[in-house]
Amino acid sequence: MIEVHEVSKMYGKKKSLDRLSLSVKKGQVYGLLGANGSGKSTLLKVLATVTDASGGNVTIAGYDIKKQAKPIRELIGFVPQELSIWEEVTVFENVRYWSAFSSKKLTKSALITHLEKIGLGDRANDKVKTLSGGMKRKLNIVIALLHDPDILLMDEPTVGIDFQSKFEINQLIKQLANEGKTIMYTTHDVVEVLFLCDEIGVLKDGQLYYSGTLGEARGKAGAVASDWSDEEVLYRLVNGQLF
Ligand SMILES: Nc1ncnc2c1ncn2[C@@H]1O[C@H](COP(=O)(O)OP(=O)(O)OP(=O)(O)O)[C@@H](O)[C@H]1O
Repeated sequence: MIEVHEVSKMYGKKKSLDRLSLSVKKGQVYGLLGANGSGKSTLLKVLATVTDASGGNVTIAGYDIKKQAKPIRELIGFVPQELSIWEEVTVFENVRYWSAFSSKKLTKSALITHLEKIGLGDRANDKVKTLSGGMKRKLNIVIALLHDPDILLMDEPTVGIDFQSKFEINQLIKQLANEGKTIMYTTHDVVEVLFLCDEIGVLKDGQLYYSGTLGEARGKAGAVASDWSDEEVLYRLVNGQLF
């Protein structure tokens, strides 16, 4: 579903992605991991067509990102790390505003149904500034789901929120995966990786350090890793010190 081939991204002289290649299969939940500054957000922004790569090729569902950005945008929902919501207007006005960009026209009741699914139905008429941090994250996610995309790109969708909201968001991600959506998301949360991801990709200095399952990573590390907890394998993997 997502094919990244030798993609590089320069910001001035800084190489944020360095000839990175990876692929994500249809229906997979793919966790994108790596230390701060390793290039995760940059990759998601390239895939979401928010920024152009400096080199390499990307295809999404067979569409070439350089020539066919429009059909790609219809297929993907992007949840950016920064909240893309307006504090001074209501929850409903936020979803109505964002839904206007979609080719799928949604009625008022369809928009309310979207809010209800994520537990925000009873807050539809409240200003966003009155919501908790977890509720704002949920609103940021629901905006990406309005056009019913096949692919979700989520940049730290659960960062900095309470345990309950995190659990509810993770349940939603699981449900979306069960519906057959392909999901690529970044996180720094070990439990999420173990609970949600079919496969993980680890970036190190803009390159792919590892791609596969956690079990395969443990096997690749050899006998020395057999006593390590999943958390320790993951810690070494994310720090680029497992192999
Ligand atoms: N707009 C920009 N201009 C200049 N440099 C940038 C820009 N965006 C990202 N970078 C640099 O590119 C590198 C990769 O950043 P990126 O945000 O992709 O990392 P990340 O893995 O998502 O980090 P984090 O886990 O902290 O979110 C960093 O060195 C960062 O400083």
